[in-house]
Amino acid sequence: MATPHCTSQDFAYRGMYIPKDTVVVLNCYTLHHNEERYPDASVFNPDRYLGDDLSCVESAKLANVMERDHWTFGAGRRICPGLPVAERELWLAISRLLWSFTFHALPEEPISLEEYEGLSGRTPMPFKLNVIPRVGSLHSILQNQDEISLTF
Ligand code: HEM
Repeated sequence: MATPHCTSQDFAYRGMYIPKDTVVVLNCYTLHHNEERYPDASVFNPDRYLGDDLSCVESAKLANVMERDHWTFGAGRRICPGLPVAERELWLAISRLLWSFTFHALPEEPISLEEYEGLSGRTPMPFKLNVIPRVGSLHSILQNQDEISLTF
């Protein structure tokens, strides 16, 4: 779920009357489990974004909101203003982790995406991973890493 908001006046939306002081929440869970947009929505499948060349920031500006990549950062005029920073930070962190390590589930403790914790922002339940450096000299490579140059 996105962050709850409160209506400041009475209004009607698609024939539904919504009085002042009603709590309204963008239901990201339902949007992200719409099988028409995300077939096998519960399956972790990054390949579903192959061919989508827009950044998350660009996608959030699409006139047709149903063409957006996802709604993790909310929608409308209260959309997360930290989106451009968060998108870059996530890219840096995840790409560096994947460059540095391989990640393996433990056979005796399979990862479950069925259960989550948290209220508005939800995360999978804690799980264990076997994380293996891709090269033996990884520690010294990371220690000597210069500034990273970014092109967006
Ligand atoms: C993965 C990282 C992040 C996620 C998933 C995220 C998600 C969200 C969501 C869902 C909202 C509510 C949007 C809505 O109500 O429609 C929000 C609001 C907000 N976020 Fe983020 N956010 C992230 C990172 C950041 C960062 C890095 C900053 C600041 C540098 C930031 C600052 C804010 C602020 C100030 C709001 C309130 C905006 C308002 O109510 O007008 N967020 N964020």
